[in-house]
Amino acid sequence: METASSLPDDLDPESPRASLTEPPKGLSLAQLRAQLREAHARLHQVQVQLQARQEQLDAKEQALQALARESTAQARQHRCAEQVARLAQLGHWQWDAGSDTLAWSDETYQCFGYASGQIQPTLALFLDHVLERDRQRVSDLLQQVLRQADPQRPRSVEFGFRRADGAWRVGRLLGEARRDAEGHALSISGALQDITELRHTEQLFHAAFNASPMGTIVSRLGDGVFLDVNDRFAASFGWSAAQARGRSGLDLNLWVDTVVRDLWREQLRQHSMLPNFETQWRHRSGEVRQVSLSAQRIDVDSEPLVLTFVNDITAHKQAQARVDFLAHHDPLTGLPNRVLFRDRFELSAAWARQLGHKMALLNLDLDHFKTINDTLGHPAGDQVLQQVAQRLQQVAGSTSTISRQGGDEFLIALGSIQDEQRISHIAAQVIAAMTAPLHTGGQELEISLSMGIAVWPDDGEDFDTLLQCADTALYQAKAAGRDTWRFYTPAMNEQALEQLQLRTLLRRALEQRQFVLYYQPQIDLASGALVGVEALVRLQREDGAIMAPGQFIAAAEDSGLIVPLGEWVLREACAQAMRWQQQGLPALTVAVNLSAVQFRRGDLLHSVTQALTDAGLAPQRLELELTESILIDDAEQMIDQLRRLKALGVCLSIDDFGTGYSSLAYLKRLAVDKLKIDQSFVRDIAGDPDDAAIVRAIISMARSLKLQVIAEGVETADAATLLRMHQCHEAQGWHFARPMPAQDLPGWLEQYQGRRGA
Ligand SMILES: Nc1nc2c(ncn2[C@@H]2O[C@@H]3COP(=O)(O)O[C@H]4[C@@H](O)[C@H](n5cnc6c(=O)[nH]c(N)nc65)O[C@@H]4COP(=O)(O)O[C@H]3[C@H]2O)c(=O)[nH]1
Repeated sequence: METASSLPDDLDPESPRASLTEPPKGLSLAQLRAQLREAHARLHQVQVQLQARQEQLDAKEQALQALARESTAQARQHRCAEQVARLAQLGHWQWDAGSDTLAWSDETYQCFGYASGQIQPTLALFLDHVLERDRQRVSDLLQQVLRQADPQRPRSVEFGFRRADGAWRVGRLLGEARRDAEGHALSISGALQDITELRHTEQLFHAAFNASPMGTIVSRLGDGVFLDVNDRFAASFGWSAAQARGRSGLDLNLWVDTVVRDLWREQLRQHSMLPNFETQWRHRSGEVRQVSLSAQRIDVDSEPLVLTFVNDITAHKQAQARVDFLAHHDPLTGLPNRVLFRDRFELSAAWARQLGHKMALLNLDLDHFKTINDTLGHPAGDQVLQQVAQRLQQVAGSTSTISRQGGDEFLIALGSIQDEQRISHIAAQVIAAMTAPLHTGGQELEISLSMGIAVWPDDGEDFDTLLQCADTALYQAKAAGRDTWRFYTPAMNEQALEQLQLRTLLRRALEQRQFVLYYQPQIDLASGALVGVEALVRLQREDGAIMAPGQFIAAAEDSGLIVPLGEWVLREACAQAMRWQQQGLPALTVAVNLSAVQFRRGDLLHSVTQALTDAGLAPQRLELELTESILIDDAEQMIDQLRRLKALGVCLSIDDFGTGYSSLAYLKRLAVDKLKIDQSFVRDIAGDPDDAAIVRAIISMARSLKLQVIAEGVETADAATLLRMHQCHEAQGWHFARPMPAQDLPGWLEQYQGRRGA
């Protein structure tokens, strides 16, 4: 039964009034009212209870939602951390002190080469993987972390370890302890990273850095402070790495010009790469070096750094300067060479044109320089050239450009000539400057030079023409006896042209075998017998005209053509002597003229030997006629050649004796066999008592030296008689016979012998 104090069980809490529509029977109104009041009160209580329960439910709901939100965020964070750990290959590990258990993250497993969860990690297993040499250090680190009171300071150690697959790696371990209120470690957790690649890259960088053949610097762009320098830098600039680190190029006083440094740094700020920036740096000792900087900006940890390669190009620059110098100067004397001289000349000419002035080009050539070179050797020759260059500079250096063209040729350009007398004045000074003897290799040398002068613009407007004119004038100065100068004249040009034509003619004549030999008999005065012939060269022109040697020998000597021509004469003369011998003519000596040029430029010994061998002629049948000038050249080498020739067995005679200065000492030294009295004394011997006296003196001197003596240019019977009376051995001249072609000799001999017999 229901009591008024209790509500019906089916009372609908949502709609209590509806549940009470039927009033219970047998109740007074008051009771009913009381019951209703009570019901209301209970209802109210239920409502309060319900509301309270609702509030409780709401609070729970909110807490649950917050919890859910929190765990979602945590899950996200965890996922994020996992992703970061995976990307960074950063393993996590945790050791719990209470249970002494170790937990690894997936990355830690991977790091050691295991699949996640493949093994149960323990500290012993972990240490087992560590390289033995590093094991103690890792162990120490863990101990330190355990004891370390400062939790803010995680500890780390780098160590080598072996992966499950046996590969050796480098790892970095970090650890941090969690402690209870008393400071006892509850657990250690930390990170593990495989830094093998990083270390590898670092090692490579350091190896490259230190092995770089160039000084290499890592510096901060901001303040220019050096973070590191390699050994090469230290070697090049005298600052050790320890001294350079932490200091800037400015602190080290490297930059010779700090403005250039500012410029370089400014450019580096604008460009990430700055190759081959050439400047000057100072060595610690103060010595200035030329350097080429190649810089590259590198941004590490967002701090702009600069990697600079320093190439010491001092030697290269010096070599380049030397090359530039050599391209424009003569290395022996340091004077401008032809290229630079021409440039300067043209510049001066442009200037002179503006001012209406003249210029002069002086072409200089040392006299007999070849003899100096041949006798004293090239080093002495070089010293002579250097001293000559110095003298030229002293005399004309301040007002002119001097150049060595090569060999013993020098050029002087005189600018701004207003008075042509000045040219002669300087020319005279230059000649005079050579009069004082030079000293080389302990020897005193007399030298002289010849000079040709051309005036601009009178003789030529351009450099080449002017040089040609000066060359022609030089040739004339030499022809005039050397040690002098000549101004160019148009007439000289004609002569020069003739010379050129003559040289061409000679060259062609040699090629086309237009040279012929004439032979002039030589008579033994005592017996009147033919004892020899002198071979005299002629040029038979295409039109049949015969050119005498006087017209071309000098040109052949100047051009050097005398060497091949002389060889031909030797061969032909020997061959002809042999032919006559074979024809049954009496044994004859054939005399051949030799030029000094043949001694200097040719290989005479070889030519003579070859000519004798080819012809099969006995050396005693060949006589070599030397001019006194050959002896005056006084070269040891010349004397040596003569000795060797003499040793072959050939006869040596001195031609034109009496006109030169050959000393008796030489005659003895050279073991000459014969003297040939010059025809200038012989021709008038019958009419001129002086000539007769000279001839007598030469004959008696020759006889007392036991030399043979022959007179040339014997034109008359009287002369022949006188010579015979003075006991001259032999004679040659028109009185006996003129020079004749080889084929005429047998006929002449027949007639001559007939005349003698008659
Ligand atoms: N007035 C006059 N003259 C006479 C008389 N007897 C000979 N002569 C000339 O005198 C010259 C003698 O020759 P040389 O003194 O060696 O002088 C030679 C010699 O120095 C040179 N020569 C000739 N042939 C050669 C050669 O093959 N080689 C070299 N290097 N020089 C040569 O040319 C020079 C001139 O030769 P050529 O014109 O042939 O002139 C020859 C000859 O023709 C005479 O009675 N009266």
